[in-house]
Amino acid sequence: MASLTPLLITRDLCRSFGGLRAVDQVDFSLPEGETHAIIGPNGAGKTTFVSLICGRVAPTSGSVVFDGTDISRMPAHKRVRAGIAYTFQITSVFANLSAFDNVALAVQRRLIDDHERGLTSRALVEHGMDALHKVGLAALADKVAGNLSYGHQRLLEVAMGLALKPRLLILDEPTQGLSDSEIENFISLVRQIGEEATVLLIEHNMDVVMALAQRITVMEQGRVLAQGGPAEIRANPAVQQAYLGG
Ligand SMILES: Nc1ncnc2c1ncn2[C@@H]1O[C@H](COP(=O)(O)OP(=O)(O)OP(=O)(O)O)[C@@H](O)[C@H]1O
Repeated sequence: MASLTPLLITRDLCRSFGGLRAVDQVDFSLPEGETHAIIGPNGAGKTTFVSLICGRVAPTSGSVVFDGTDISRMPAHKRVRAGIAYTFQITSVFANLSAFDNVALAVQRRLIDDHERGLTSRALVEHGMDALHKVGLAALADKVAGNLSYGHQRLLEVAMGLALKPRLLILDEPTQGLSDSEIENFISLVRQIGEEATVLLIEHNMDVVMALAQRITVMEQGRVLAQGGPAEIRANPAVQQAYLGG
């Protein structure tokens, strides 16, 4: 059940690069438990917006509030500890380590942060394999991550995010590079994740968006063009003109 207090709020959030307003006065509110998609044409500001939320990019002005705390100036690693995990378009797996070792690093970080001392290797294996199972990569646990297909590396990143047991999981174009059958599995995976965490998803594949999102935000030129449920967004004339090619 989504609670009434939003987990995440942005107020008048702005980020400029030189003269370009990549994110421009965005007011946004995400209730806990929601799976929310951000769509919009290339260069609309989607990645910059989620980068402001997870702390990879600092705002020019405005604020980000997570679980009632203003995190606008909090460094990215502290936001991870606060419960915000993310995967980005460019994979950031450790290419020389095995798939398992990649998730084990994330598990270790969480358990140490939780002050769970005396972390046993058995607990590490259990938690790590659990995350790999969820994304369907358990059979590839021993494979060197850099040798996995691009799509599998993306899934491994999702597993690393899941291993952090986040309250908010941000996924930036997670289905890019996945085959049709992998996309089907991915939809089930995100549904499952959505039972436990709030999900913010940047996605170009509209079938994935419509299958998963409870609400959708459409961005254009750094601004919010429209927001609503899937049916509402599909029917919105401005959205159709700007994005859906209708
Ligand atoms: N570090 C940066 N320096 C300069 N300009 C940037 C930087 N990051 C983003 N931009 C510019 O800001 C605008 C928004 O980019 P952003 O990547 O946020 O868009 P997007 O909606 O995620 O696009 P895509 O769907 O192609 O990923 C673009 O014009 C981009 O060129």
